[in-house]
Amino acid sequence: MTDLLGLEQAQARLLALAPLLPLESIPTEAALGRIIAEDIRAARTQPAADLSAMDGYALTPDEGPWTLVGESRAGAPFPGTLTPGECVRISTGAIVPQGADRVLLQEDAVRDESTVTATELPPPGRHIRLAGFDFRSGDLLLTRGTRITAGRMALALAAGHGQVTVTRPVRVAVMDSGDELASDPAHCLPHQIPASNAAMIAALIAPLGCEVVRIGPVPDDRAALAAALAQAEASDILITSGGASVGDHDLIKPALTDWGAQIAFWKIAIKPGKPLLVATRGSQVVLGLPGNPVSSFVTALLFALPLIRASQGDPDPLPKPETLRAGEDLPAVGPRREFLRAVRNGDHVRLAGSQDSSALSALAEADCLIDRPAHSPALHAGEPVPVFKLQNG
Ligand SMILES: Nc1nc2c(c(=O)[nH]1)N[C@H]1C(S)=C(S)[C@@H](COP(=O)(O)OP(=O)(O)OC[C@H]3O[C@@H](n4cnc5c(N)ncnc54)[C@H](O)[C@@H]3O)O[C@H]1N2
Ligand code: MOO
Repeated sequence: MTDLLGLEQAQARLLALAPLLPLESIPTEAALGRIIAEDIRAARTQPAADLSAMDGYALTPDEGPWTLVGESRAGAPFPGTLTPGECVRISTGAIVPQGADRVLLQEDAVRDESTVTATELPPPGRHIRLAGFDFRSGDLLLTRGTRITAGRMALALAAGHGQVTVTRPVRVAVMDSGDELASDPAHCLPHQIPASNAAMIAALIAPLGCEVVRIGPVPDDRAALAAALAQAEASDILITSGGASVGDHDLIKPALTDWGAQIAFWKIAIKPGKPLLVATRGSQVVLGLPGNPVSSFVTALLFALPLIRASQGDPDPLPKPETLRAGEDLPAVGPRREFLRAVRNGDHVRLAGSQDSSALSALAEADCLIDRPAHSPALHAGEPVPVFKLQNG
């Protein structure tokens, strides 16, 4: 087992192959989940002027009373300059007129026709958002490689950017293969199993916003696999599941070679997920995931998602573990690093059902994976363990 690649080595080798995608300019409003390919600097200052943070009265720096001389509304500023002893009605978001230096909260004001007095005198600057306090023109707001969230979308728009430059969507083909796979789960004979891996992988990668093409299920047959692979011609990344092991009918490796792909590496020292296969065909990257559904899931999480993130320009694409405490004793680990399906409860994690790599019931229950290093001894309940959250799970 020592000759098999370890997780980090395998991830590094895979990520080094991540395809470089062309850039495109798209409306900022359509950029949710996309990764920006250029730094975004403010093209304007926000707020562009001193604005009121409250509804009330903009006051000159006196003790009052003040004479009401007009109104400043959001979108319709007071045009003049206040002279001592004057005030204007002001609404939240409206420009504070020249001559005013504070805002009296409406609740603290007594108004008698055009005279305003304060029950509580506001200090200078009260309830005023100064021009540029959020950002100033030229400020660096979002760095290249940042994923657009709802808040970042709003920031880019507020900073004057109606368009952003991003990598074009990653085209991912997801294919499952195996003679035993039934495409209709409602019509599955005893020698069959419903095909569930490709749907699961497509669901795992969906939040990353790639263009997904589903292929298969494809029978274990070189000609059928060749025809299926032809459907992946235009993809940047091909993810296969099944047929990656050593059986007589595990044909993914030879089929990929027939297709013109070069095998980069095969088999890694993790459990589940040993028969992971990585190949390239020109700039295309092929990720051959093992067929056991939990093996497919775990390797998708540890390899497929990081590969897609890296292709999108994410500079930090790998999942990050957090440290929790074992909720029960955990057994010693063999030569392959193990990723145990587990359920989090506060800062403790307990194992979810069967740890067999075909057990979907345990996978469905799990919300995290406990990371157990190869050759580690048994561990007692309460000891710290690294855990990967199933953020897309
Ligand atoms: N002699 C050896 N046998 C096996 C080894 C080994 O090293 N030596 N490795 C085992 C490990 S570890 C794994 S993981 C599996 C993976 O093998 P394959 O990638 O070739 O997967 P298949 O044989 O095609 O399928 C395994 C299992 O998963 C089911 N499956 C496959 N595809 C789907 C799908 N799309 N949806 C649902 N279920 C699927 C399939 O029916 C099998 O039950 O190999 C071990 N064997
Ligand atoms: O790697 Mo296999 O995934 O142990 O079942």
